[in-house]
Amino acid sequence: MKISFIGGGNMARAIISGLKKTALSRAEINVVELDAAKRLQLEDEFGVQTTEHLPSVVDADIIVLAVKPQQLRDISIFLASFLNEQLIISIAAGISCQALSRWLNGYNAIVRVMPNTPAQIQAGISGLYAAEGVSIEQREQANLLLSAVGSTLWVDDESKIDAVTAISGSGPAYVFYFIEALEQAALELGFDQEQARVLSLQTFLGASQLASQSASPAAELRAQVTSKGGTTASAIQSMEQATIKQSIIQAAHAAATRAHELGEQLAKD
Ligand SMILES: NC(=O)C1=CN([C@@H]2O[C@H](COP(=O)(O)OP(=O)(O)OC[C@H]3O[C@@H](n4cnc5c(N)ncnc54)[C@H](O)[C@@H]3O)[C@@H](O)[C@H]2O)C=CC1
Ligand SMILES: O=C(O)[C@@H]1CCC=N1
Repeated sequence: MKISFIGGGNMARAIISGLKKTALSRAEINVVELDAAKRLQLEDEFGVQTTEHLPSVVDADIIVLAVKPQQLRDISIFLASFLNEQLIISIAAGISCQALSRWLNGYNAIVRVMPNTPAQIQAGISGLYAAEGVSIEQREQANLLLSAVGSTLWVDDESKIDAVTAISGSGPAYVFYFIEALEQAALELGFDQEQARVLSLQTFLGASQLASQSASPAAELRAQVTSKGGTTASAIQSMEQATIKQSIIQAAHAAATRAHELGEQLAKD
Protein backbone atom coordinates (compact mmCIF):
# COMPACT_ATOMS: atom_id res chain seq x y z
CA MET A 1 0.00 0.00 0.00
CA LYS A 2 1.26 3.48 -0.80
CA ILE A 3 0.16 6.26 1.54
CA SER A 4 0.88 9.94 0.97
CA PHE A 5 0.42 12.58 3.62
CA ILE A 6 -0.04 16.17 2.58
CA GLY A 7 1.19 18.14 5.59
CA GLY A 8 3.77 16.65 7.92
CA GLY A 9 2.84 18.47 11.15
CA ASN A 10 1.77 17.24 14.58
CA MET A 11 -1.07 14.92 13.60
CA ALA A 12 0.60 13.44 10.53
CA ARG A 13 3.70 12.74 12.66
CA ALA A 14 1.55 11.06 15.30
CA ILE A 15 -0.09 8.74 12.74
CA ILE A 16 3.19 7.97 10.96
CA SER A 17 4.95 7.29 14.25
CA GLY A 18 2.16 4.91 15.24
CA LEU A 19 2.11 3.21 11.83
CA LYS A 20 5.84 2.58 11.94
CA LYS A 21 5.33 0.29 14.93
CA THR A 22 2.64 -1.82 13.25
CA ALA A 23 2.11 -4.35 10.48
CA LEU A 24 1.63 -1.38 8.17
CA SER A 25 5.25 -0.32 8.76
CA ARG A 26 6.12 -1.79 5.37
CA ALA A 27 3.62 0.47 3.61
CA GLU A 28 5.34 2.97 1.37
CA ILE A 29 4.82 6.32 3.05
CA ASN A 30 5.64 9.69 1.62
CA VAL A 31 5.00 13.13 3.01
CA VAL A 32 4.53 16.43 1.23
CA GLU A 33 5.65 19.15 3.62
CA LEU A 34 6.61 22.76 2.92
CA ASP A 35 8.93 23.11 5.91
CA ALA A 36 12.43 21.76 5.11
CA ALA A 37 13.33 21.19 8.77
CA LYS A 38 10.20 19.09 9.31
CA ARG A 39 10.95 17.09 6.15
CA LEU A 40 14.44 16.27 7.40
CA GLN A 41 13.14 15.26 10.82
CA LEU A 42 10.46 12.97 9.31
CA GLU A 43 13.07 11.31 7.09
CA ASP A 44 15.54 10.81 9.96
CA GLU A 45 13.04 9.63 12.51
CA PHE A 46 10.74 7.42 10.44
CA GLY A 47 12.65 6.67 7.23
CA VAL A 48 9.79 8.02 5.09
CA GLN A 49 10.25 9.78 1.76
CA THR A 50 9.45 13.47 1.79
CA THR A 51 9.00 16.11 -0.83
CA GLU A 52 8.02 19.73 -1.07
CA HIS A 53 5.79 19.22 -4.10
CA LEU A 54 2.25 17.91 -4.43
CA PRO A 55 2.38 15.95 -7.72
CA SER A 56 4.49 13.25 -6.05
CA VAL A 57 1.36 12.00 -4.23
CA VAL A 58 -0.51 11.10 -7.39
CA ASP A 59 0.26 7.39 -7.58
CA ALA A 60 -0.68 6.71 -3.93
CA ASP A 61 -3.56 4.41 -2.90
CA ILE A 62 -4.43 6.73 -0.03
CA ILE A 63 -3.86 10.47 0.22
CA VAL A 64 -4.18 11.82 3.76
CA LEU A 65 -4.94 15.53 3.87
CA ALA A 66 -3.21 16.63 7.07
CA VAL A 67 -2.93 20.39 6.70
CA LYS A 68 -4.80 23.01 8.72
CA PRO A 69 -8.45 23.49 7.72
CA GLN A 70 -7.55 26.96 6.40
CA GLN A 71 -4.99 25.43 4.00
CA LEU A 72 -7.23 22.70 2.64
CA ARG A 73 -9.08 24.57 -0.09
CA ASP A 74 -6.06 25.65 -2.12
CA ILE A 75 -4.40 22.26 -1.84
CA SER A 76 -7.58 20.45 -2.86
CA ILE A 77 -8.14 22.64 -5.90
CA PHE A 78 -4.58 21.92 -7.01
CA LEU A 79 -4.95 18.19 -6.29
CA ALA A 80 -8.23 17.79 -8.16
CA SER A 81 -6.74 17.31 -11.61
CA PHE A 82 -4.48 14.44 -10.42
CA LEU A 83 -7.22 12.24 -8.95
CA ASN A 84 -8.48 9.06 -10.54
CA GLU A 85 -9.12 6.35 -7.97
CA GLN A 86 -7.15 7.30 -4.87
CA LEU A 87 -8.89 7.29 -1.50
CA ILE A 88 -8.85 10.75 0.06
CA ILE A 89 -8.72 10.80 3.86
CA SER A 90 -9.24 14.24 5.36
CA ILE A 91 -8.41 14.76 9.02
CA ALA A 92 -9.14 18.50 8.98
CA ALA A 93 -11.44 19.71 11.75
CA GLY A 94 -14.79 21.07 10.61
CA ILE A 95 -14.45 20.65 6.83
CA SER A 96 -17.36 18.68 5.39
CA CYS A 97 -17.07 16.07 2.66
CA GLN A 98 -19.37 18.25 0.56
CA ALA A 99 -17.03 21.28 0.71
CA LEU A 100 -14.00 19.11 0.12
CA SER A 101 -15.62 17.37 -2.82
CA ARG A 102 -16.51 20.74 -4.34
CA TRP A 103 -12.86 21.84 -4.08
CA LEU A 104 -11.85 18.48 -5.56
CA ASN A 105 -14.01 19.21 -8.58
CA GLY A 106 -16.72 16.69 -7.62
CA TYR A 107 -14.37 13.84 -6.62
CA ASN A 108 -15.94 12.13 -3.65
CA ALA A 109 -14.02 9.02 -2.69
CA ILE A 110 -13.52 10.77 0.64
CA VAL A 111 -13.38 9.43 4.17
CA ARG A 112 -13.50 12.14 6.80
CA VAL A 113 -11.56 11.13 9.90
CA MET A 114 -11.03 12.73 13.29
CA PRO A 115 -8.01 11.04 14.90
CA ASN A 116 -6.11 12.08 18.04
CA THR A 117 -2.45 12.33 19.01
CA PRO A 118 -2.25 9.14 21.14
CA ALA A 119 -2.19 7.48 17.69
CA GLN A 120 1.59 7.80 18.01
CA ILE A 121 1.57 5.01 20.60
CA GLN A 122 -1.30 3.07 18.94
CA ALA A 123 -3.62 4.31 21.67
CA GLY A 124 -5.60 6.71 19.51
CA ILE A 125 -9.27 6.77 18.74
CA SER A 126 -10.65 8.00 15.43
CA GLY A 127 -14.14 8.86 14.28
CA LEU A 128 -14.72 8.02 10.60
CA TYR A 129 -17.38 8.97 8.09
CA ALA A 130 -17.49 7.78 4.48
CA ALA A 131 -18.87 9.97 1.69
CA GLU A 132 -21.01 8.40 -1.02
CA GLY A 133 -18.19 7.82 -3.50
CA VAL A 134 -16.23 5.53 -1.18
CA SER A 135 -16.12 1.86 -2.23
CA ILE A 136 -16.34 -0.98 0.29
CA GLU A 137 -12.69 -1.74 -0.39
CA GLN A 138 -11.69 1.88 0.31
CA ARG A 139 -13.73 1.88 3.50
CA GLU A 140 -11.76 -1.19 4.58
CA GLN A 141 -8.49 0.53 3.65
CA ALA A 142 -9.40 3.54 5.82
CA ASN A 143 -10.34 1.24 8.67
CA LEU A 144 -7.08 -0.70 8.32
CA LEU A 145 -5.02 2.49 8.41
CA LEU A 146 -6.70 4.05 11.43
CA SER A 147 -7.18 0.83 13.38
CA ALA A 148 -3.42 0.30 13.11
CA VAL A 149 -2.99 3.31 15.40
CA GLY A 150 -5.93 2.84 17.77
CA SER A 151 -9.67 2.26 17.97
CA THR A 152 -12.12 3.30 15.28
CA LEU A 153 -15.70 4.50 15.50
CA TRP A 154 -17.66 4.83 12.24
CA VAL A 155 -20.56 7.27 12.19
CA ASP A 156 -23.44 7.49 9.67
CA ASP A 157 -24.22 11.12 10.36
CA GLU A 158 -21.37 13.42 9.29
CA SER A 159 -22.19 16.06 11.91
CA LYS A 160 -21.09 13.52 14.52
CA ILE A 161 -17.50 14.06 13.33
CA ASP A 162 -17.66 17.56 14.87
CA ALA A 163 -18.85 15.90 18.08
CA VAL A 164 -15.98 13.38 17.93
CA THR A 165 -13.63 16.36 17.46
CA ALA A 166 -14.96 17.92 20.67
CA ILE A 167 -14.60 14.75 22.73
CA SER A 168 -11.62 12.72 21.53
CA GLY A 169 -9.95 14.90 18.86
CA SER A 170 -9.35 17.79 21.25
CA GLY A 171 -9.77 15.56 24.33
CA PRO A 172 -6.10 14.72 24.92
CA ALA A 173 -5.53 18.45 25.56
CA TYR A 174 -8.20 18.42 28.28
CA VAL A 175 -6.52 15.46 29.93
CA PHE A 176 -3.06 17.06 29.71
CA TYR A 177 -4.55 20.22 31.24
CA PHE A 178 -5.82 18.21 34.21
CA ILE A 179 -2.43 16.51 34.56
CA GLU A 180 -0.72 19.93 34.51
CA ALA A 181 -2.99 21.09 37.33
CA LEU A 182 -2.41 17.96 39.43
CA GLU A 183 1.35 18.26 38.92
CA GLN A 184 1.27 21.88 40.02
CA ALA A 185 -0.65 20.95 43.16
CA ALA A 186 1.92 18.22 43.90
CA LEU A 187 4.75 20.77 43.55
CA GLU A 188 2.94 23.15 45.91
CA LEU A 189 2.54 20.29 48.40
CA GLY A 190 6.32 19.80 48.52
CA PHE A 191 7.23 17.21 45.87
CA ASP A 192 9.97 17.73 43.30
CA GLN A 193 9.22 17.81 39.58
CA GLU A 194 9.84 14.10 38.98
CA GLN A 195 7.83 13.01 42.01
CA ALA A 196 4.99 15.34 40.99
CA ARG A 197 5.03 13.83 37.50
CA VAL A 198 5.00 10.22 38.70
CA LEU A 199 2.25 10.80 41.26
CA SER A 200 0.00 12.62 38.78
CA LEU A 201 0.61 10.37 35.80
CA GLN A 202 0.29 7.08 37.63
CA THR A 203 -2.95 8.32 39.19
CA PHE A 204 -4.30 9.04 35.71
CA LEU A 205 -3.05 5.78 34.27
CA GLY A 206 -4.32 3.67 37.17
CA ALA A 207 -7.71 5.36 37.32
CA SER A 208 -8.18 5.14 33.51
CA GLN A 209 -7.26 1.46 33.49
CA LEU A 210 -9.55 0.77 36.43
CA ALA A 211 -12.41 2.62 34.71
CA SER A 212 -11.86 0.71 31.47
CA GLN A 213 -11.65 -2.68 33.19
CA SER A 214 -14.51 -2.16 35.63
CA ALA A 215 -18.19 -2.73 34.94
CA SER A 216 -19.03 0.23 37.20
CA PRO A 217 -19.63 3.68 35.73
CA ALA A 218 -17.12 6.44 36.54
CA ALA A 219 -19.50 8.06 39.05
CA GLU A 220 -19.63 4.85 41.09
CA LEU A 221 -15.85 4.42 41.02
CA ARG A 222 -15.58 8.01 42.24
CA ALA A 223 -18.02 7.24 45.08
CA GLN A 224 -15.76 4.34 46.13
CA VAL A 225 -12.89 6.80 46.67
CA THR A 226 -15.03 9.33 48.49
CA SER A 227 -15.38 8.59 52.22
CA LYS A 228 -18.05 10.53 54.01
CA GLY A 229 -16.44 13.49 55.75
CA GLY A 230 -13.04 12.51 54.32
CA THR A 231 -10.40 14.10 52.13
CA THR A 232 -11.87 13.31 48.71
CA ALA A 233 -15.22 14.75 49.75
CA SER A 234 -13.44 18.05 50.51
CA ALA A 235 -11.75 18.02 47.11
CA ILE A 236 -14.90 17.14 45.17
CA GLN A 237 -16.89 19.76 47.08
CA SER A 238 -14.28 22.33 46.09
CA MET A 239 -14.56 21.24 42.43
CA GLU A 240 -18.36 21.35 42.56
CA GLN A 241 -18.23 24.89 43.99
CA ALA A 242 -15.96 25.89 41.11
CA THR A 243 -18.39 24.16 38.68
CA ILE A 244 -15.52 22.17 37.15
CA LYS A 245 -17.76 19.48 35.68
CA GLN A 246 -20.01 22.05 34.03
CA SER A 247 -16.93 23.89 32.72
CA ILE A 248 -15.59 20.71 31.09
CA ILE A 249 -18.97 20.03 29.48
CA GLN A 250 -19.13 23.63 28.24
CA ALA A 251 -15.58 23.38 26.91
CA ALA A 252 -16.46 20.32 24.82
CA HIS A 253 -19.53 22.12 23.46
CA ALA A 254 -17.30 25.11 22.60
CA ALA A 255 -15.02 22.79 20.62
CA ALA A 256 -17.96 21.27 18.72
CA THR A 257 -19.31 24.75 17.96
CA ARG A 258 -15.89 25.85 16.73
CA ALA A 259 -15.60 22.81 14.45
CA HIS A 260 -18.99 23.65 12.96
CA GLU A 261 -18.07 27.35 12.60
CA LEU A 262 -14.77 26.53 10.89
CA GLY A 263 -16.62 24.37 8.41
CA GLU A 264 -19.22 27.06 7.71
CA GLN A 265 -16.63 29.85 7.36
CA LEU A 266 -14.23 27.97 5.14
CA ALA A 267 -16.89 26.35 2.95
CA LYS A 268 -17.97 29.81 1.77
CA ASP A 269 -15.02 29.94 -0.65
N1 LIG B 1 -3.15 18.15 16.31
C1 LIG B 1 -4.17 17.38 16.63
O1 LIG B 1 -4.29 16.88 17.77
C2 LIG B 1 -5.23 17.04 15.61
C3 LIG B 1 -5.28 17.71 14.40
N2 LIG B 1 -6.25 17.40 13.49
C4 LIG B 1 -6.31 18.08 12.20
O2 LIG B 1 -5.12 17.76 11.52
C5 LIG B 1 -4.77 18.81 10.65
C6 LIG B 1 -3.30 19.16 10.87
O3 LIG B 1 -3.16 19.61 12.21
P1 LIG B 1 -1.73 19.67 12.88
O4 LIG B 1 -0.93 18.52 12.45
O5 LIG B 1 -1.98 19.90 14.32
O6 LIG B 1 -1.18 21.00 12.19
P2 LIG B 1 0.34 21.39 11.88
O7 LIG B 1 0.34 22.86 11.63
O8 LIG B 1 1.22 20.83 12.92
O9 LIG B 1 0.63 20.63 10.49
C7 LIG B 1 0.23 21.10 9.24
C8 LIG B 1 1.46 21.02 8.32
O10 LIG B 1 1.06 21.26 6.98
C9 LIG B 1 2.15 21.90 6.34
N3 LIG B 1 1.65 22.56 5.13
C10 LIG B 1 0.91 23.68 5.02
N4 LIG B 1 0.63 23.95 3.72
C11 LIG B 1 1.21 22.97 3.00
C12 LIG B 1 1.29 22.68 1.61
N5 LIG B 1 0.74 23.47 0.70
N6 LIG B 1 1.97 21.59 1.21
C13 LIG B 1 2.55 20.78 2.12
N7 LIG B 1 2.52 20.99 3.46
C14 LIG B 1 1.85 22.07 3.89
C15 LIG B 1 2.67 22.86 7.39
O11 LIG B 1 4.02 23.24 7.10
C16 LIG B 1 2.55 22.02 8.66
O12 LIG B 1 3.75 21.32 8.96
C17 LIG B 1 -5.69 19.97 10.93
O13 LIG B 1 -6.61 20.09 9.89
C18 LIG B 1 -6.36 19.59 12.23
O14 LIG B 1 -7.69 20.05 12.29
C19 LIG B 1 -7.15 16.39 13.71
C20 LIG B 1 -7.12 15.69 14.88
C21 LIG B 1 -6.21 16.00 15.97
O1 LIG C 1 -7.38 22.07 17.77
C1 LIG C 1 -7.72 21.67 16.65
O2 LIG C 1 -8.38 22.41 15.89
C2 LIG C 1 -7.38 20.26 16.22
C3 LIG C 1 -8.59 19.45 15.92
C4 LIG C 1 -8.69 18.45 17.03
C5 LIG C 1 -7.45 18.62 17.78
N1 LIG C 1 -6.72 19.58 17.30
